Amino acid sequence: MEVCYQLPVLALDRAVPKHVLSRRGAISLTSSSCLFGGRSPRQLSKRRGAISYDSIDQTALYIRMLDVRLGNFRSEIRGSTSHLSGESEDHASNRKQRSKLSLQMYLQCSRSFHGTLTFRHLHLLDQVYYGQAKCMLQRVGTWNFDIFLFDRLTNGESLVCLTLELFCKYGLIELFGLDPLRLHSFLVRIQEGYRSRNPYHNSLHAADVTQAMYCYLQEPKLSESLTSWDILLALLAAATHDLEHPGVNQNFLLKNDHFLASLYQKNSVLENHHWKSALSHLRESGLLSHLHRMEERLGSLILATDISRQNEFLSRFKAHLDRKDLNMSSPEHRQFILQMALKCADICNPCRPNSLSTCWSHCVTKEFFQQGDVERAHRHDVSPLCDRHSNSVAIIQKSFISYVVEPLFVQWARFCDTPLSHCMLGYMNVCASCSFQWPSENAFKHRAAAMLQQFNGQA
Ligand SMILES: Nc1ncnc2c1ncn2[C@@H]1O[C@@H]2COP(=O)(O)O[C@H]2[C@H]1O
Repeated sequence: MEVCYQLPVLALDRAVPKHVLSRRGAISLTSSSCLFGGRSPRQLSKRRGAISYDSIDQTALYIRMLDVRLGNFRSEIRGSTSHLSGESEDHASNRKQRSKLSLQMYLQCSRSFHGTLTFRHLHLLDQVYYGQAKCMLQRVGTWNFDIFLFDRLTNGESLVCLTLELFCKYGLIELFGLDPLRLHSFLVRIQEGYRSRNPYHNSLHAADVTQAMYCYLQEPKLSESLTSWDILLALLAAATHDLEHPGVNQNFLLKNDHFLASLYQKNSVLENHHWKSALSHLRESGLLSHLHRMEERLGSLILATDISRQNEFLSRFKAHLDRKDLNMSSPEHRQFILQMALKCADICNPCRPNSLSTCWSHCVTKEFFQQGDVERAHRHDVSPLCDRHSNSVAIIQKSFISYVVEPLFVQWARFCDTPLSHCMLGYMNVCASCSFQWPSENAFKHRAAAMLQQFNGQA
């Protein structure tokens, strides 16, 4: 079967058959009992606040984060999903509306183009943008791929376009008998499950991680041994690894006794939430209902991105490399390498060319500082790295690279020993030394301690 797709600027809204989904308030229920393993939804679903979850395996049927932002983070909000996702009605409906517009219509509405171009010209512009986005996809496996530009060319649909492209490249649709419309619909839901107003943890970050993952899957050590099944899981995990991220860290949820913290027993709270959200979308879409045993493997990949477990993974990785005993024909070892690859993809932004890494460092700092502002406004202690009055992009980058990124990428280069793995270290060094105003040595030590506290203790 030949599968073609078009860059979905004109959103398809017909992918999920109407009879499959019914929505009650904030919860989506599937009418098909097979999605619940033959058990009735009523038996399984429990509701706590705005979250409904499977009482047996805590898998959310349809999870939406409460608004944990200023003024709302202790309150339960009921109502439409747009409220639950923390977006205002206006913002959510604009966003939905925008995703249905073609680029030409969007541009026509936009102020910057208003009155300067005729409809006919905009149509031409549309073609140019599609052409450029398609052209960029030919170089999707290159490390200097500019995901920010790709996102603009695809009108904010980078995660959907990129992931579809990769599924097609690997022939996963035919290999696993996937329904292309369900796949597209699933990816649109995933993309919309990321909060667009998070400066960093949004669908662009997910697209960036997915693109990085693809580059790592091309590394000979991986490409020569991974199965199509491994590749399918790796791409899915990359695309969903931060799904429904609230824009604050685990520390914040613990300090505020957020119910997600108790739901997941204070362990990898966010990562469990991302995983369970991904499962809920997968189950609702019915995309992989014919494939078994994928849920746990997907979970083990997503849970590995918990940065507070970095040392655990790194020592295991080092031990394998010292003993030279990694055997890529073993499914366990392949899974472990995929975990390491996803961890690298997740924090690879300082290893990108400088023009890209600088953008990422500003995005992540903005998110940290927004959290700090909320904490300050509520007279809570401001979390490490989140105080805009005593931190800067430079301070945060220097600490992050020294204590988190470098140790991981040095070992990754030891394992891969390829031009890409060494080139990433080169870019990382440029990022660490360029254009920032570096703090004094004392200030640096102070911040480094805060960094370690955040990434190791999650106090
Ligand atoms: N450029 C960066 N500077 C500082 N911290 C970062 C950067 N990129 C990623 N991180 C942190 O690394 C963490 C990886 O896991 P999270 O996505 O939960 O949250 C991420 C951020 O807290």
